[in-house]
Amino acid sequence: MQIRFTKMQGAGNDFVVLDETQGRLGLSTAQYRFLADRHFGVGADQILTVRPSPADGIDFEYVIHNADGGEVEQCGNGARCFARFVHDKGLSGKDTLRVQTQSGVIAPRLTPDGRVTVDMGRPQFDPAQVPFDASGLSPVEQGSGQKWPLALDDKALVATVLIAVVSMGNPHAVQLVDNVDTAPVAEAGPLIERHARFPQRVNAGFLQIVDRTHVRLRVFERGAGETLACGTGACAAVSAGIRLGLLDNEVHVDTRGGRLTIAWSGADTDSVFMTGPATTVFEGQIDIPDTLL
Ligand SMILES: N[C@@H](CCC[C@H](N)C(=O)O)C(=O)O
Repeated sequence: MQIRFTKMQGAGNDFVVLDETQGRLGLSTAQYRFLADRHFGVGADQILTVRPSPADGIDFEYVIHNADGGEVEQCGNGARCFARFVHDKGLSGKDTLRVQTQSGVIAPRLTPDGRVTVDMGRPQFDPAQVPFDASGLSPVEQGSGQKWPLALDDKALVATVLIAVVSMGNPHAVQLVDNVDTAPVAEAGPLIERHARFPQRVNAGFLQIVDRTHVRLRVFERGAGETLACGTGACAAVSAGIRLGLLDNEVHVDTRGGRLTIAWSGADTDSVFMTGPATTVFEGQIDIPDTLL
């Protein structure tokens, strides 16, 4: 089967974008994995699929697959690329979209400076919502937030780290580090991602606070490994930092692939807003082996 695709990136988090507005491609998990493969396929951290409106008042459905082929609930950098894609392809003339994801409706808006701002919905800190199995653990209370002890025990690393757990529709574990450049992302990331206390696995964030309006962040993503940026990871890290009393309500997040700006009032009822770039890299077509069905 031959399919057309668009390669996009947002702060270096890269995507293969597929247009299913005229009909489903019906790809298998192995075929998504093939598209994401950097040696045999196109190469991407996630595959994003644009589908028609599933309901009144909703413009599109947005489906996300990680590089490992698994379907997931949410992707922030992808949401900005999604909005840029439907605008540039003439699929919608609206500046603000309402987009259905597996974890709810998000609202991306193209801004006059060429960036995209997304209403990412509300962060959730209740361990059961993440989900995080907190049984038998006592949290460290700080500000109006909590940090949970997580024991890592592996040949490569034995340590207990303190994590804030957050759901942005998808699960995040955020730990404070002195310096992201020397943080053990490659060693601790996979252990946290697959820790038994996270039954749906987790995205592991490493947050360095520079000052109350400026942080640096690296994220070892569930199903993709470390990426150059993670939009939901930035929303989770900043909202956790605000709850812990460490950050102001608008924060610049420097990732290895670029800067995101995250704003949240701190009220449980309010959405987190993420602003950042979204760029088309190239378009193409590729033969997907049917043997991967
Ligand atoms: N890169 C994304 C997040 C993609 C999904 C994530 N790996 C998960 O499994 O939850 C972002 O920008 O938010």
